[in-house]
Amino acid sequence: MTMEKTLWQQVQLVKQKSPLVHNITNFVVMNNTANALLAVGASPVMAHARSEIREMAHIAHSVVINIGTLDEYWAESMLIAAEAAHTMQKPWVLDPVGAGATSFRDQTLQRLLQYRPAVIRGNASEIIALANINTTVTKGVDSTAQSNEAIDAGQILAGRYNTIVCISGETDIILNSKDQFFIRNGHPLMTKVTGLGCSATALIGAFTGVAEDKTLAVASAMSLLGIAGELAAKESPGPGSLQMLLIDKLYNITEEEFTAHLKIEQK
Ligand SMILES: Nc1ncnc2c1ncn2[C@@H]1O[C@H](COP(=O)(O)OP(=O)(O)O)[C@@H](O)[C@H]1O
Ligand SMILES: Cc1ncsc1CCOP(=O)(O)O
Ligand SMILES: [Mg+2]
Repeated sequence: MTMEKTLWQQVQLVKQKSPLVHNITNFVVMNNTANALLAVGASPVMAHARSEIREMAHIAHSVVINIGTLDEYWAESMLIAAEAAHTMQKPWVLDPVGAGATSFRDQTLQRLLQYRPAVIRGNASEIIALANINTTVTKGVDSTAQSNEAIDAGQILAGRYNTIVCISGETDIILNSKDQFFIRNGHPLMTKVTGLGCSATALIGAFTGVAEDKTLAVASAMSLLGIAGELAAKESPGPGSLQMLLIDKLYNITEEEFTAHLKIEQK
């Protein structure tokens, strides 16, 4: 089967199975990540109260943990969720928003990583910071590096935590200890809409919640977001319209559009 067909099948699988994705995410992006999940056919729930985390993780297909607006209460909630997912052998996805910016973020990330996420998705600065804690200068939540500059860091993380790493940017790079995928879709205007990295992580949660091959699931989620962003950007005079049209395109993209625009290379 062609790569296009394989990845499109995963898009269809998410629609068929409508996985419940349990998100502990940040205040900035809760609404647009929930809408991105609904648009691809998944079912989002945002829940961070300590009293309900284990039960919610229990019924979910996957758990997404995003430290964007971290605080002391939420950090403990995230640790409970990661531990629960790990114990239940359920895929959980880590978005290390702002890694390297503060020691609170870095220390919390180190504690979370002991529960072995199935996937880590961050921009290049975050992936570099996560691999070499305390040595990198970072700029809040936006990247100051290109994704290919973070490949070594990604390999370190993949080996150290036996996980899949997705480095987003102009080229999205997905790697595990054996394979590397390079996806050259997307549009620069996507960096002017907040929460698209977080949406990428949430979509990865949905796709890994239903797919057998988790690396292909990540490749499929990132291809879908990149192509939808690219097509939506063509119709968008600015970031406001892009945010809206991207959700529409995630919802109504056709197999023909997906296949014609996919730019993926495997190494
Ligand atoms: N320069 C770019 N050109 C094309 N697509 C991009 C570019 N930068 C980011 N993207 C896309 O935007 C989405 C969010 O990635 P990114 O901006 O790296 O995440 P974050 O918001 O966490 O920093 C991804 O789908 C990525 O492919
Ligand atoms: C601006 C901001 N501040 C804390 S979380 C957040 C959103 C980051 O979203 P993304 O990394 O997807 O752009
Ligand atoms: Mg981000």
